Amino acid sequence: MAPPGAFGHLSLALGAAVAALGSILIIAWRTYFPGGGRCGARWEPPLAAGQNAALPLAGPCISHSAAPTNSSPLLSWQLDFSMRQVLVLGLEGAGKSSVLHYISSEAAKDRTAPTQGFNSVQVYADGFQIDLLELGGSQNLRFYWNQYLSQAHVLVFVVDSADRPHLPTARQELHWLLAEDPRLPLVILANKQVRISRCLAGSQGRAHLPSPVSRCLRARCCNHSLCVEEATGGLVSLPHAQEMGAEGERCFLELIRCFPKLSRADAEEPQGPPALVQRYFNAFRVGIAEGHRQETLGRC
Ligand SMILES: Nc1nc2c(ncn2[C@@H]2O[C@H](COP(=O)(O)OP(=O)(O)OP(=O)(O)O)[C@@H](O)[C@H]2O)c(=O)[nH]1
Ligand SMILES: [Mg+2]
Repeated sequence: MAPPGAFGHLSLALGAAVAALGSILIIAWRTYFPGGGRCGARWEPPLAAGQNAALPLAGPCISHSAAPTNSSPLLSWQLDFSMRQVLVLGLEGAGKSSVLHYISSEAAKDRTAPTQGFNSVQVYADGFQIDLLELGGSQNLRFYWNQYLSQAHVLVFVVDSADRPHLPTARQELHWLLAEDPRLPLVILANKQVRISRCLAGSQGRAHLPSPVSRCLRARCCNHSLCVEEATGGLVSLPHAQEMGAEGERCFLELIRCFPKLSRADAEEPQGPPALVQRYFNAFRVGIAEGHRQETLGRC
């Protein structure tokens, strides 16, 4: 039998280890999901080229929802309408970080570094919490995208509308994501349109662009079940992520608030989300086809 002194040292050491582990977990949790204020954000530090930050574990996203543990993710989400987990994806340089930055700081940022891992932003508005998680869009990070789909309530797919050569790749990546989760509500942000319209002559060019944000606002999407889709075809147009403006931001958050409720609540309906997603999907196809028709795009 070991002397009591040895037990004393052992339990002291164990206690210290448990306390240290607990502190680390709490610090990690608070860092990833900081509370308080209108916004919380976790920005990765600028990294040296080629250095990869660890992606967040899938765990914190799901445990962050106020869901009962014995129900399915879909059911638990339906019980909690006060928060949304939004996955923000898109090819590298599409403008994901810029959108997040605007939403979290209400200020434009001239330059953003490529995301080597992830960025997350929490927005609180009217008792509503929206968690946005951006995963970097470079090819090596796209490999991990699908692992985050099951925790997301909405997928926001950001497209660089002016990057014509990469539109087919963007579409293919989106198709793969939708094939993995056909019910996932989808918002496509057609970003960088200012760059397109600068290259096109006046109204002729603008006629081809997706519906403007103002149209979405006029539709007051949260009050009518299908008006989001009717008004915008699922394609939300942000003229410029860096100049999103209060209107654009409000529209975006409104969409996030109402959109998944419409789709996921009807998840079992045969004409529900899959049909809707198909329409968004088609809208994206049309958007891309129009991009191809605009020969001037190639000179942007
Ligand atoms: N002209 C223009 N430039 C933009 C717009 N949005 C973002 N940018 C610029 O495009 C570049 C890439 O933007 P990011 O927000 O870093 O793109 P990202 O999608 O986060 O890219 P990754 O993190 O690499 O996946 C930055 O230099 C931005 O300043 C826009 O609407 N118009
Ligand atoms: Mg980024």
